[in-house]
Amino acid sequence: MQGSNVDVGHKLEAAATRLGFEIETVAVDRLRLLLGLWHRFGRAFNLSGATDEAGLLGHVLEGLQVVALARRIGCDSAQRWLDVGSGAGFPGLVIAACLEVQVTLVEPRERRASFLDLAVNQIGRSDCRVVRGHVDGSAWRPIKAGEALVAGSFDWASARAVFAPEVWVELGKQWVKPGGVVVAHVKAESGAFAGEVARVDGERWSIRGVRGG
Ligand SMILES: C[S@@+](CC[C@H](N)C(=O)[O-])C[C@H]1O[C@@H](n2cnc3c(N)ncnc32)[C@H](O)[C@@H]1O
Repeated sequence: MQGSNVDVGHKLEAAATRLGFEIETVAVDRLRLLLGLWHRFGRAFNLSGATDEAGLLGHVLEGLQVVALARRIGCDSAQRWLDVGSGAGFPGLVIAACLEVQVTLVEPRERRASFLDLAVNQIGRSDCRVVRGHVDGSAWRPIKAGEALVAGSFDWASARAVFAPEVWVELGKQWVKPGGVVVAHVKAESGAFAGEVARVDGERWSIRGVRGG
């Protein structure tokens, strides 16, 4: 990465403060490590458009909005978080770096899933897992036989840039337990969803938490 580690750390801490929470040192260290991995492996693993520091940091800061939302609503280490279509790991890897919830990252594409596996191990989150396949309504279509994923068994569910937000909120409700939270990424000016319990607004994106039935 171009910027110094100190600069990146300060940017992450300042962003968290703006979002209303204090980011732990371990989370800053994990995010620094991830930024290095995205920068180093972005092209080789065909991860996402952004491989420069500013672009990657932008994705991470949007991920911190999700972290802020979860901390505002309340989450703990016994909870399970589903991130559908993780791609390069947004927001799934940012969640795994910052929150002690058990994250399941779903990604059908082989190279992206391999990167996610590598990244989860590098940040020391062996309690998180990566599965390859497609979420199709409440059905799970695994690529590798034997990798199970059960609808209605998660406390949290996120999916960024995979489905239209309205579609995702309805779909995500099938994947969380009663009272679980579906996290939706919408344009800043979008209206509220029925059942919305919290929101964290950024300049371009607004992160919403919608309670499942
Ligand atoms: C546009 S990318 C977004 C990746 C990441 N969430 C982000 O915001 O950078 C969409 C990702 O979702 C995956 N995907 C598409 N349809 C899916 C489905 N039905 N179930 C799981 N993953 C899916 C794709 O392979 C791709 O990596």
